[in-house]
Amino acid sequence: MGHLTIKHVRAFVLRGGGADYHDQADGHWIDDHISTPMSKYPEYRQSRRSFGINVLGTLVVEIEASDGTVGFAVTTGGEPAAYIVEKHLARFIEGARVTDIEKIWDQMYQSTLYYGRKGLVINTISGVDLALWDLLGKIRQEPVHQLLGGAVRDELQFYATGARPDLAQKMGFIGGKMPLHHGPSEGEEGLRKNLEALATMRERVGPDFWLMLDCWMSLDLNYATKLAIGAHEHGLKWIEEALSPDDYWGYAALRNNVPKGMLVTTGEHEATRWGFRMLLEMGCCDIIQPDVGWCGGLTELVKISALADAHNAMVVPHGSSVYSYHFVATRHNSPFAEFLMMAPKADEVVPMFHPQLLGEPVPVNGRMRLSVLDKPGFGVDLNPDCQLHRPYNR
Ligand SMILES: C[C@H](O)[C@H](O)[C@@H](O)[C@@H](O)C(=O)O
Ligand SMILES: [Mg+2]
Repeated sequence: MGHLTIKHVRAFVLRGGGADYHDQADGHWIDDHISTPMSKYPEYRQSRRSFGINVLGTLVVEIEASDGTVGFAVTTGGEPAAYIVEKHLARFIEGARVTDIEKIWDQMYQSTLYYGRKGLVINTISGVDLALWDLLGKIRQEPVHQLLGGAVRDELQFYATGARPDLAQKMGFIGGKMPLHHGPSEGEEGLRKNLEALATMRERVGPDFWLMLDCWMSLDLNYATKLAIGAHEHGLKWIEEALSPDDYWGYAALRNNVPKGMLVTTGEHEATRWGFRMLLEMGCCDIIQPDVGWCGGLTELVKISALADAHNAMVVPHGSSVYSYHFVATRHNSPFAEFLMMAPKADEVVPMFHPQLLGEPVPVNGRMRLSVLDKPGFGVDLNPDCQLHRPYNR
């Protein structure tokens, strides 16, 4: 098996939900007046799609071995990511052995250093890396969690992200993370509305259910501090991604400002072990939240997780479906996982990357037995009904 080589890598694009889960129709909770760095512009305040949160679409990476086995993965990246795969990264993948995952990663990263390092290029490298792990698992007929060294728990527990933590509580989730709706540009009135929404939800869920706020990079240090202080009486468990991903200094200050016992979390838009080293060594947060489809892939997330472990930090990956479930199952410092409620009213559990992954597992009563993940690779197949388009066919 070790001499099996990679014959083809192919990059496709898909639109409409899936890995680019912000790509939803009107009326979805995930695009309903959520506070963002663009909210200072009133014309871009109501809808994140209006400023292009869904402009990229989904990248599908397919990798075919010399024995015909195909591994694949999906992430956010669309056509520009497909270009990078076909025109640049393919040279490091085709002809390599299926076990050359570390070497391929290093060559992809070092060769794109002059224009990559974060964002789209690292999303693209992540997509290739996840497809390589899926391929190896399918060749070895092992689930990825076993390739990683095996599970440390036989059940995963999830908190739910969405507009309805009260419904998530009834569905068995361990907590509910709500999007923040108003940012600094809406002044004291907006701050009051944010706190009223939290107070109402606390009333509905009772005193013990975890409630968190996701601020999606939209605040400044003073506003985030005031929000945290005001939210403390409503038992806010953590304030998430309050500041720009580049404001390491602001996060370190916020962590000192928040009331004792409140957690500061961030990281979904951070990339590579070097980015997370900055967050950890500057004491920016209590929990890092890398997205395995955006931070460099599984090969990089394992390195990031070890770094976090040395800093006694938890790693709770940003929701990325099966790609994070197999990882979380194997890490003692990842005690729970995120599940993004992708039903438009956040009132039912649907697969996170729907409709792209056949066999995509979902939490049942907020939990997932490890046995559900005991299929080769990441245990999912590409939905053949999805209209794949290969923009840079070679
Ligand atoms: C709910 C948030 O605004 C984002 O849409 C969400 O994708 C992300 O921040 C998360 O943590 O799930
Ligand atoms: Mg978030």
